[in-house]
Amino acid sequence: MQGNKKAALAAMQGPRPVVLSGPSGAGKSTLLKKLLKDYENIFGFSVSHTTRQPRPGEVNGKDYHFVTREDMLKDVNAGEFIEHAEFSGNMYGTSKAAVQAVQAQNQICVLDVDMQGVKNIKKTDLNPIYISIQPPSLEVLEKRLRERQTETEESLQKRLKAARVDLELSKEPGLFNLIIINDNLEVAYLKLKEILAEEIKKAQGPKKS
Ligand SMILES: Nc1nc2c(ncn2[C@@H]2O[C@H](COP(=O)(O)OP(=O)(O)O)[C@@H](O)[C@H]2O)c(=O)[nH]1
Ligand SMILES: Nc1ncnc2c1ncn2[C@@H]1O[C@H](COP(=O)(O)OP(=O)(O)O)[C@@H](O)[C@H]1O
Repeated sequence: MQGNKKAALAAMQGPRPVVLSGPSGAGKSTLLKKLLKDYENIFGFSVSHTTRQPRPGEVNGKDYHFVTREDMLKDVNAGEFIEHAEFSGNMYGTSKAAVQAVQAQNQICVLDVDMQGVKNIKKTDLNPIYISIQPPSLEVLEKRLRERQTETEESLQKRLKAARVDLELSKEPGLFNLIIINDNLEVAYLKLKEILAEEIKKAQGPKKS
């Protein structure tokens, strides 16, 4: 009975945002891009701000808002961010406008944030589903990061160091609703779709007969 009430309440509340986290190189962007492509009207990406340099192929305003530290600090101090963090020598953050832009389209907002982001979002009233994407091992993670060819040796080492901390912290009970080990990409993607099935159904609305 209690379970039924809880389910009914959840259905009334509409779809929840989704937070994807996990070490750099675990496969968050790859999984996210598949999800956004397969369900383009259902999910919308919260475009973060960052002070890091764009990678080849990254589009300003789509992958990130690429900004200077000076501009970002100004906006952070003006209270325009839900959360922000320093990662591997650069600033990253979720602006209120980024989340509002997705919600204005009636889409489920998907955020890609680091562990500090997870902890800070927990203090807000966003109430998302928290999912950690993890590599099968640190060795595989290093191989994938090297093969991605986006990092210098220095930034790669910083990311690996952060990955070790991330994997330790993610063991905290209750921090994530689900941990997905991204070994085989298709299997990981199926698990992601499975946990989001309820939210997808809510967003699709009642089926017309
Ligand atoms: N806290 C926080 N972390 C973010 C945000 N945007 C991206 N990140 C995280 O910053 C880290 C580095 O991202 P990026 O430079 O794109 O490298 P990648 O994860 O290796 O592709 C990742 O852990 C992201 O999840 C944000 O808005 N807030
Ligand atoms: N399951 C997988 N098997 C093999 N390579 C993968 C898998 N998932 C992602 N990759 C590759 O690993 C690299 C890191 O993935 P990416 O999505 O950029 O990670 P993140 O966004 O978490 O930093 C990319 O080059 C991507 O193509």
